[in-house]
Parts: sequence; structure tokens; C-alpha cells
Amino acid sequence: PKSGDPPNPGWYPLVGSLPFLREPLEEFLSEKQFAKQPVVVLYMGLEKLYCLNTYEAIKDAFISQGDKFLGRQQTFILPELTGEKAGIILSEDEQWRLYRRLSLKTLRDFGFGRQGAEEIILGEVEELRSRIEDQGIQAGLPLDTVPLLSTAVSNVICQMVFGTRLASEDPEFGRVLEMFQRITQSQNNRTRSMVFQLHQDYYVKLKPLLRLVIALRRKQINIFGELIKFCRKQLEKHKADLGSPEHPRDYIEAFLHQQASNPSEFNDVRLSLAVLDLFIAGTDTTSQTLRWAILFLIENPEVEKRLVDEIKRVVGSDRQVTMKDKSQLHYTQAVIDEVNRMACLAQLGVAHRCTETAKVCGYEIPKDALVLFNIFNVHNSVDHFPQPECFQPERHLDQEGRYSPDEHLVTFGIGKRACLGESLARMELFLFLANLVQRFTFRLDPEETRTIAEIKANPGHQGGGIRAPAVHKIQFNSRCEEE
Ligand code: HEM
Repeated sequence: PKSGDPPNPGWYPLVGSLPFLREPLEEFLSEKQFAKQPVVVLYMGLEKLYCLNTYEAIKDAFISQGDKFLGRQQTFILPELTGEKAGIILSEDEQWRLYRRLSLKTLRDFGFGRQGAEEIILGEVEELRSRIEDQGIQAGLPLDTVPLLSTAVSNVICQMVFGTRLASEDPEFGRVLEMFQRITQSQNNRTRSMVFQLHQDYYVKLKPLLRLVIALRRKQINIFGELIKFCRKQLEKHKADLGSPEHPRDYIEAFLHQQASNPSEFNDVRLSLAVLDLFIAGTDTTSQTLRWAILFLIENPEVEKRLVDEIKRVVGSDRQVTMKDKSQLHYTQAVIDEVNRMACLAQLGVAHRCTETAKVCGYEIPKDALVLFNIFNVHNSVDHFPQPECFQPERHLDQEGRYSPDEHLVTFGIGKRACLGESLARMELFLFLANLVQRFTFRLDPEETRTIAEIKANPGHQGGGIRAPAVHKIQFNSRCEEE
């Protein structure tokens, strides 16, 4: 380390800080010695990794100097596998600008001549309700919320992207979903996988090492390859039946129309990678947040009661909760923010690459450095959220009880590279949660031997790298029959 470098947890030659780190990394970096440090540097073996640890540092980097932090880490596996570098999440420069702009526009304009996003989500809410009634309540069985919620959420993306409810209707998609769930439920040691990714330049130069790494990662690479094949098949189907450019029926159609005028930017491989990114970024994140929400409500019955009372008062029990109700459901919105605060789903964000040397809160971050941001530390900061360990939706309400969002909630990141699906995700969280709560009560499987705290701690790190509760089952009951 040079003088003036950010603080580090300790280091040795060659292995760097690795002997000093503890999992989960976001919690380690939020311990007392680091909690108030704006920037921390980790020596991950031979490479440095910077972590923006406080809200001030994240804002300084991603808002005040946003243009210097628009890069992403470049990987060798995608070019090796596909010949292209990226879709949306890992793209940079012109490709990123084009894909981000068009993806946002396409998702925002959603309507696509047929159904709006709200209608699609409400259709899935209904589908979910009947699955819970048939497979859970009628059969008297507690349900694993991973397949239940991830099918519902991926059906939403399926309709937007492919134009069909593939997740339920196409037997081939059952396999695709299973592949996603294998990624979701994989046991993931974040530190080990970060070290692996940070050293990829070495493997690319040392071919025998590259072969070894590919052999070790073969399973994940195969899953990825199959998913890409599936997307390409969908592109072919759409090409055979392309509608009018004025009213694209889905995301793929909108992009295929662009392909006609700009075939190299919008080639088939990039399009497939972009589609895959929407699934990777948009399925598990939303469905795992809903799993957290159910656990928090079981743990906090007084919150659940107030939530149900609000929904009954504003909406009643005879019709679905819709987006029109949202502005009156202040407490419901506050509950969702509190779920997002405590779930800290993308705990350390997605790494940005610093494209030009920058100074953040007084510390130099060199060009090409990789930079994470500690959402967990910001969401657990006593300065912004007093008694952060308590689930208190009231903190997101003003004196009059009106919903009042807090800028320190950084669930979706901030700045130009923040989550592209935020408004869709917010709509899904609101509609799925409010409608589930209106219809059902939740209880942990009576046969469960672990406590909720143990399930939340998820010692096996299941969750494919995001903060997810361990696998468990929930017993649903019909709310009106219980009351
Ligand atoms: C609760 C649900 C979600 C959470 C917590 C979440 C969180 C995040 C975070 C933290 C980032 C990184 C931001 C950064 O690098 O600064 C991100 C990026 C991204 N998210 Fe989400 N997300 C969610 C849902 C979605 C959905 C539904 C979609 C798609 C429709 C989506 C698509 C993306 C994409 C494409 C990116 C990369 C953006 C870019 O690189 O320009 N996300 N998300």
C-alpha cells in the first residue's frame, strides 16, 4: 500500500488481505473498524478491490463523478463462449448507451400494443393465487417459496421479452427455469468468486491455468451456454413472424427492428446476452425480495396487522390491489422500503470499473480499478437509520403518516449505471406483496426446526451470490377464513 491509500483489513505478500477477511464480506466491511470509513481497499491476492463503504462515498463517486465510474469488469468467459463481450450488465461505451437507452424505453413504454406491465403482473398475481390455493391450501401442504415466486416473476419477464407466458406454458422453459434456479440456489462463496474474477488476466496469459479454470467452471459455463442457445431459438422464432416496427409486441421484436438498420450493434449474440441479462438481473432479485418480505411479516405480526388494515380500508377484500391504489397505500410502500432496506439484496452492488483516475472522499482510485459499493453498510448505518436491526416501516413515513422515501436507501444503486429495472421491480414488489397479504396469512412450516433468524442467516450461502434466505417452506392460509 502507498501512503494516502484507503484503510485495509491487513495484508501479506502474495495472498494480500485474504487471511484477514471473513464471510459474509459485506458484514465484515460494516464492522466497527470500517463502518464509518468512506473507502476501504482489499488486497484480493495480487489485485486490489475498492469498496465504497458509506453513502457519501457512493454519492461522490456515482453522482458527482459519475462519468468516471461507468465501466464494468471485462470477463474472458463470454468472448471465449460467444465471441461477444457483453449484453447490458457488462457492456461499456457505445453498446451500453444504445442497449440501456433502448431497453429502458422498451420497458417504460410497455404496452407493446397488447398489455401493459401492470396487467401482466396482475395476471401473474392471479395465477400465483390459484397455485397457492391448489398446491398449498387444498392439499394442506407448506410450499417452498423459491419455485413458487420465481415462476411468477419470470413469467412477467417472459411476457415482456418473449411475448408469451413461457414459464408456465412451454415445457422447454421448465428446464430453463430449473437452470436459473440452479444458479439461484447455488452455494456461492462471494470472496472466492471475486478473487477468481479479479485474476482473469493471469489465466488468459497462462493457457494451462485457463484450461484448469474452465474445467473447474465447466458446470456454470454449460448452463450459460444452454441459456444462450434457448434465447437464440427465441430470436429465430420472432424473425419468422416479425410484426410492424410501430408496435413491437415484445422486447425481442423492438430490438430486431433495430437490427434491420444497425445489424452489427444489434447482432444476434448481443441480443441473446441482453435478454439473458434481463432474466439474470430481473428474476431472482425480485422473487428473493418477496421471500424476505414474507419472513419479515411473520417475524413482525404488528406490522402485518397494520398492513392488512390499510389494504382492507383502502381496497377492501373483493378486488385486486392495483397501481391506482398505490398513492393511498402509504404504509404498504413504507413496508416495501423497509423490506428492501433490511434484505440488502445486492449487498455489495455490481462492480463498476473506474475509467479515469478519481478522488473519492479524499482517496485516490486509480484508472481501471474495480469498485464495489456496500449497500449493507449504508442500510445499517445508525446515522441514517436509527436502530437499524429493527424492522420499522414507520421510518419511511412523515409526521402525517405519508410515505416519504429516504435518499439513503440505495437498494437499486444510484447514478447513470443504477438498476435499469427499478420501476418494473417496484411495481412487481407492490402488486405481488399487497395482493398476497390481502388474500393469505403466512406461517413457517410447522415441521421447520430452524428459527427464522437461522433461516435468514443462511449459513450455506444459498442464493447464487445475492443475499437470500435459506430454503424453507411457508404454510399459506386463506385470510378471510382465518379471520
Ligand atoms: C428487487 C429487485 C432488484 C434489485 C434489488 C436490483 C438491484 C440492482 C443493482 C444494485 C444493480 C447495480 C447498479 C449499479 O451497478 O450501480 C442493478 C443493475 C441492473 N438491474 Fe436490477 N435490481 C432489481 C430488479 C431488476 C429487474 C426487474 C430488472 C429487469 C427488468 C433489472 C435489470 C437490471 C440491469 C439490466 C442492470 C444493469 C444496468 C447497467 O449495467 O446499466 N433489475 N440492479
